[in-house]
Amino acid sequence: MLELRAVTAGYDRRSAPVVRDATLTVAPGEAVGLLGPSGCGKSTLARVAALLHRPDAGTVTVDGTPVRRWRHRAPRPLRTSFGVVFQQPRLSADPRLSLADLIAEPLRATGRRDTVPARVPELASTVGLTPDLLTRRPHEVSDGQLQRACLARALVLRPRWLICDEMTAMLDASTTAALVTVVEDYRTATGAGLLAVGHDRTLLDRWCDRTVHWDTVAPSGRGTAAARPVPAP
Ligand SMILES: Nc1ncnc2c1ncn2[C@@H]1O[C@H](COP(=O)(O)OP(=O)(O)OP(=O)(O)O)[C@@H](O)[C@H]1O
Repeated sequence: MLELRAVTAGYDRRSAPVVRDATLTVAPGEAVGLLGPSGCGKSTLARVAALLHRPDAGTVTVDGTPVRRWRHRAPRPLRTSFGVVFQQPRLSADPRLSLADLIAEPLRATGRRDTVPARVPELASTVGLTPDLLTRRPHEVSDGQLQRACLARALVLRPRWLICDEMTAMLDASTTAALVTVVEDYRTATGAGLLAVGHDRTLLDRWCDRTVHWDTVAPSGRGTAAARPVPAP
């Protein structure tokens, strides 16, 4: 179980937090959609859930173990149990890497170089990238093709939890359907849990087991305007 309880998070302790008192759970194998207006703090909470952003208060628990370290300080097995896909692939892809190297990045970073020759073509095929695209760099492919590579990168370490932050927001309907199918096939095969952040209620309702609205996740404050500063520790 992935559990976020009373999470408060922001970017500057001197100003109001952007997320206040947010509570959200995702069970293994469950797909949860998170819906809310622009700027309310969904991406910030998604980053907390993916252990990429340390909250100012509250707890994150993964399979009963409270998370105490974040980002690169989190224990590797815990860190690599999360696969994350962001809204804008160009901001999350190193422009110097070919798509093949982009997909292989987590394997190399975790000492699994020997699996690269098998895993990269396998993942490329799963997400619908043809071999000719794998040698190109991000500026030589479309947004949809780059997002396919970013999804492959998120899956390459076989995560138990997937965090998709507006993964399809900038994609057309057919690419959206293709990427959602890849995620769902992966979840069916592995039992991974999913947190999908978005604006599109129709998509989230169709995709997820349940969709929660920001107002129910963080009822005591939405966005910086409604939030109070966190007291200094
Ligand atoms: N790195 C950052 N530094 C400072 N403030 C930030 C940072 N990232 C986001 N914010 C602010 O935090 C607030 C919440 O942003 P966040 O991206 O979490 O919202 P969101 O609900 O995901 O929005 P959207 O749906 O438009 O993507 C916004 O006011 C935003 O300006």
